[in-house]
Amino acid sequence: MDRVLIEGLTVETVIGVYDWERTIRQRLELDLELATDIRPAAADDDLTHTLDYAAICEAIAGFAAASRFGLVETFAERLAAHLREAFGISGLRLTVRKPGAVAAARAVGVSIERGTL
Ligand SMILES: Nc1nc2c(c(=O)[nH]1)N=C([C@H](O)[C@@H](O)CO)CN2
Repeated sequence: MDRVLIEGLTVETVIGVYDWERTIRQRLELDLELATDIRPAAADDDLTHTLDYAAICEAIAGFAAASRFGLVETFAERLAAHLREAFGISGLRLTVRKPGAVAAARAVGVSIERGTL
């Protein structure tokens, strides 16, 4: 299956399990691989026949702005379900990184695959 890619997307959200984290917004960095057949869009050179990565980035920013999860696991799982439902995505790989959460690490986070890639 072909994929539409989104790499290094940054969003701001309330995320974290500790009290001090509930009062601030922190940056998450996202990578996505979205399964789709790109041939119909390529054949007609038509954006409406593929997954619009700009529209998906906007949807992700809106989701993050409205969410207040504790765990990055929950953020990833709920975002994956939301994107699959909203855009009819058959399968995706989603990596969510939380830079700065652990001082000695460049980033920590999770990576999930849902559906058929
Ligand atoms: N597997 C996880 N471990 C931890 C998480 C998390 O979301 N998933 N979160 C924290 C804290 O919120 C941390 O990021 C604060 O620095 C700790 N471990």
